[in-house]
Amino acid sequence: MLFSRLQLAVSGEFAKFSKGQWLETVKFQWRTFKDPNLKRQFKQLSVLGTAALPEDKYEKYEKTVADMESIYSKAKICAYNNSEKCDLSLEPEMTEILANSRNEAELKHIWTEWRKQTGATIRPLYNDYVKLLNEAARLNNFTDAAEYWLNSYDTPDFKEQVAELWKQLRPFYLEVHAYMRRKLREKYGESIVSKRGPIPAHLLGNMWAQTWGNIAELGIPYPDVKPEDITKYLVQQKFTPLKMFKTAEEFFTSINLSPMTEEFWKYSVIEKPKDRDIVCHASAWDFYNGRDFRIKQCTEVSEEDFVTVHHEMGHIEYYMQYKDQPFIYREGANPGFHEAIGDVIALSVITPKHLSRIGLLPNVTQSKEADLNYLMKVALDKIVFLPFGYLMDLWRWQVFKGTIPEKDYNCEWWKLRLNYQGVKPPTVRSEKDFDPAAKYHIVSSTPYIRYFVSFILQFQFHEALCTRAGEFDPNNPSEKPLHQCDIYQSKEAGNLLKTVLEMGSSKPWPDALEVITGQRNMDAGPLLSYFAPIHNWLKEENKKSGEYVGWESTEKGDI
Ligand SMILES: O=C(CCC(O)(O)[C@H](Cc1ccccc1)NC(=O)c1ccccc1)N[C@@H](Cc1ccccc1)C(=O)O
Ligand SMILES: [Zn+2]
Repeated sequence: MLFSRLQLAVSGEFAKFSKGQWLETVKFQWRTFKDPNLKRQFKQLSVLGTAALPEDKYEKYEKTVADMESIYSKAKICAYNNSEKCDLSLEPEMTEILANSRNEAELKHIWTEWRKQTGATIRPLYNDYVKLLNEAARLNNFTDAAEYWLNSYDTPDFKEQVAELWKQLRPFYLEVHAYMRRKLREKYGESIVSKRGPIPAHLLGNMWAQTWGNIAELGIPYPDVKPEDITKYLVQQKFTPLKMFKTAEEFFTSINLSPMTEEFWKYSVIEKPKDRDIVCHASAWDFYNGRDFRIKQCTEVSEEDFVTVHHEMGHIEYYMQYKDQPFIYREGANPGFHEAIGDVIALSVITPKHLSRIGLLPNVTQSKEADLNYLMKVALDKIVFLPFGYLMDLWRWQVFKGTIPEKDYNCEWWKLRLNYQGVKPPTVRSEKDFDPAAKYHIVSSTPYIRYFVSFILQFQFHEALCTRAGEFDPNNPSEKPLHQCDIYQSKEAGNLLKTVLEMGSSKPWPDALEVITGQRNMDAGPLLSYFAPIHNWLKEENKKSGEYVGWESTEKGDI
């Protein structure tokens, strides 16, 4: 517990410092300032955050979040059918089983035991946390914590914009959901996967059913043109976590972005330590001295973790590009920007063209079938994620506003999971459970709508950078399809991206978006055109098979 006492002491010190700074700024009538830059800096400085709490409540807040995160990070369960082996952690053991096991009973065991370890114990802490975070929000002149979190987008109709984007993308998600439900029914049988109901959440290759890429082989459109499994090649070529990081770094430098610093290689933690429990959820850290940037990731040699390495390194690149901005501007243009950078690079890296170019795949067969197989795999990670990325904060905004009372936390969670994702729990749930706490961002108080925003923006960025790299022509999209674009070694694309990264949060995010794409709003267009071939194929396929598109909310025999 020494570490957490240290952590509490440091955050207390930082809170005192930032409150001092804040008291300085509120002395000024900054709203009347003429200089837009000075006004913007004071506006951002005027939001103090949780440090606005009185010292005793601030410490209670920090301790509550630290305790929730500690329970989550230390939770272990016993293996299926082996009550002797009880040292399974979320990473790597449970994650690996959810990804690779096709034993329904084992999947149900892991899914349920994890929630047993992270639900009931965290639930009372969460209730305290909500009260304290709302109190902090009010001290910052927000009505509640939902408005405080939404302030990061500084966009009056932001919630409406997100709802509109989901409305445009939901029909595509329904086609993917219907198609995968049929494939899962063929695999596990109708007693487990019904014809017209929601999909049981434990069968989808991921602890939260947020991405389904790990069960891509169950839904591959043309199995005889089976794409190679990258993990197999990473292992075969004896990739280590370090080599995964070096390979990712080389992509960023190939487009004229910065190499990782000496401190980065010296201080990052890229493998799970054997001797102590750490928070394994990946993260990227800025030490605000222009040199010390670090990633903490319990990296396994797998395709999924190779993509995550790029995601985390995207954060580091952003840190490095805006390091000379005033302190208050060393952030993303909005939180969705920060989450999108690494994923944009990964959209080029995961193309068969790029993977074979760097020797991670044998030279690939170009064909319509191979293309559709690839697009299905990417859709299972990108389209599938959207409803989850949305509902996480739909639930929390309502909890912060009090529209979801404490007594209904779990029931309302599963209503959202049913309504947006069309998934259901494999075992009966009650208000003794607290399933939102099974997800890291809930226990660590990390907002989540940033990832929904990122998944829209990253396709707008991808289209713009691919155009700049000459890898895509918006006037002739069929000649070079966007999903085959690889911006590797394009300094033009990298320099365009760099201009936005250097800006940090010095300008409103529509200005930053306009620099890259020429547009000032989030737009589902590039995402829909990237996936158009597989979207059409799925509509045809579901019509041919007569699969019911959508799901019924109550099933015969279900509660
Ligand atoms: O959580 C992550 C990756 C970790 C992170 O890089 O977003 C990390 C989360 C975190 C960790 C500790 C404290 C706060 C947030 N975020 C950062 O490291 C970060 C956040 C803001 C600025 C710079 C870095 N991804 C999400 C969503 C996602 C993204 C991409 C693909 C799949 C899924 C998830 O796994 O559910
Ligand atoms: Zn991130």
